[in-house]
Amino acid sequence: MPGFERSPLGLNGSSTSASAPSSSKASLHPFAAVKSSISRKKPLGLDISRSIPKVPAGGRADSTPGSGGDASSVSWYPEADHLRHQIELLQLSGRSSSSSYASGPDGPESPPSLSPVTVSAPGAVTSAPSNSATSGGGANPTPPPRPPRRQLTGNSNSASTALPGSTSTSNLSATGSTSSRSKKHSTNGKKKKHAADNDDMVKEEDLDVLSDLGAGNGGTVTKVWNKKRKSIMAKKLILVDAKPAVRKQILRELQIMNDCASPYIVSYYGCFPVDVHVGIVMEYMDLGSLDYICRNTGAIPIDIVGKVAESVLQGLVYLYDVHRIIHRDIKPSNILANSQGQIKICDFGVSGELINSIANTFVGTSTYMSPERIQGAQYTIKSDVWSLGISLVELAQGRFPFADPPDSDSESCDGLDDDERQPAENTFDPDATLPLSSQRPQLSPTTKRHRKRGVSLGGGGMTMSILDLLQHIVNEPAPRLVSRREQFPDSAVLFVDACLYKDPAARKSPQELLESDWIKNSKVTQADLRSWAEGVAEAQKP
Ligand SMILES: Nc1ncnc2c1ncn2[C@@H]1O[C@H](COP(=O)(O)OP(=O)(O)OP(=O)(O)O)[C@@H](O)[C@H]1O
Repeated sequence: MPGFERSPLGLNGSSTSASAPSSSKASLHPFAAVKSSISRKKPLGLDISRSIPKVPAGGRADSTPGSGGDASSVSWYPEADHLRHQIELLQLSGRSSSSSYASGPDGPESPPSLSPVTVSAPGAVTSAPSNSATSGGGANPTPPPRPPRRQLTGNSNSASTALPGSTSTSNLSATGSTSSRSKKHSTNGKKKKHAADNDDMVKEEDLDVLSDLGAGNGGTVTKVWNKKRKSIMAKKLILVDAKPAVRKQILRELQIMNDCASPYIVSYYGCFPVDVHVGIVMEYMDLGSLDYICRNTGAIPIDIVGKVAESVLQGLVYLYDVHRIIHRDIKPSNILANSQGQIKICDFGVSGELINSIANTFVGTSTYMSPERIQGAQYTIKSDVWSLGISLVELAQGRFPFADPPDSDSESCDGLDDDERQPAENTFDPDATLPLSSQRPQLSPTTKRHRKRGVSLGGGGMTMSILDLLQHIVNEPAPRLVSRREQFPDSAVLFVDACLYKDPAARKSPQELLESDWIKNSKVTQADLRSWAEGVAEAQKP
């Protein structure tokens, strides 16, 4: 969008947390690399990458006309430079290679120490989830034996992760800080190489492609049969524009995922180079992503959404407490489910070199991005909490909170165009999640024929660009879990409110949210989750 080049966003929202330039959210996870996260189901158009403010250290990002700041003190530079700068700041290039360890729960000043954590999943299930590749495509797989965890040594603290349904407990040690992890990368090169060459890691030649599972902005995902392990897995191919040496480094960094063992994280089985791509093999989740489920079966029952919230929070806490990783891309398409009723997150930020390699091709942004991130503040785990809040509203309402109502032409959670929608949606509540102040009558109605895809805040066939949306996220009250069609429990409404405070300091942390009434008083058992999942599986049958 050339018109936006070198011009500020002009966002002057209420968040006061912007304190440092930040890396682009969208490029900071290993799987969804190139364009990252304007999802294929989300509006296209804005290249925010070219309009991110360069903020002096400690300064605010909102010194733009209309914000009360000094516009002349803010310069603007392209996203690629911005990312490089950020990567330097985060010590991600060269000396240090891990991407997501720099920010604490409330910002970069948080202590890097690692607290031992024991993770146990609620509601035991009969098979170990990390091995839960389920049948599909006519095959009858046995769960793949999980490769033994690579033991990281050194100054690590240990954490034990009890997998539900598994009699064994896998002990895993993780490094406690960016620097210690980085040091390992530089000093333990031989060990890493050995790990990469380890027979336990899945190799490309072991895999036969069964079918396509989906495609994101950064790559394609296929369902594969692992001949050696006799099980189904998922393979993601990411286009990486980098020299072979750098690609090797990326692969080494991605091995970090092999250390992740949580019932709330999609298991990782290996990675390898494929021409100009990096292939990542992971656990196959047979129901697919929650956005896929939502598109197929409509809104998810609010009690199940509560379990989704709990699973995502447990996953975030695990990633942060054990591995010092901030996810950075929470959204329904990165939350996967299987027919055992397990819900897990994938696509978290790991590889700094991968971030480096994709920086030049980054062109997107995410509609799940928090106000402070839009304003250029440092990414923290609270930004993940915002994204979770938006995702929960979307899943419970069956539509993206900022999406067009059915009488317009952009997409909601069901992904259907107007003429594809069923009459049942006539009862659609056009702006239930949005405050009245969010209605924007000044936006010109446009005809369907000429209108580009966008998002509507107020209904009435008005669309807004991504830029408008980002301004809305920053300047207007956050969506709420309210609807004229359905009465959601107060505890759920309060939970979502706590996720969507504009000020990240007021927003609750994952740990605090896990203690909330909605989560603690949930009556949903693992058996309930499984029967919901079975219903979804049934609905997905052709
Ligand atoms: N491990 C998996 N098991 C089963 N299906 C998967 C798995 N990983 C991804 N998928 C499916 O593939 C689709 C594409 O995933 P991908 O991560 O490439 O993109 P995305 O997350 O949808 O979008 P974006 O690139 O914007 O992040 C997902 O929406 C999901 O339905």
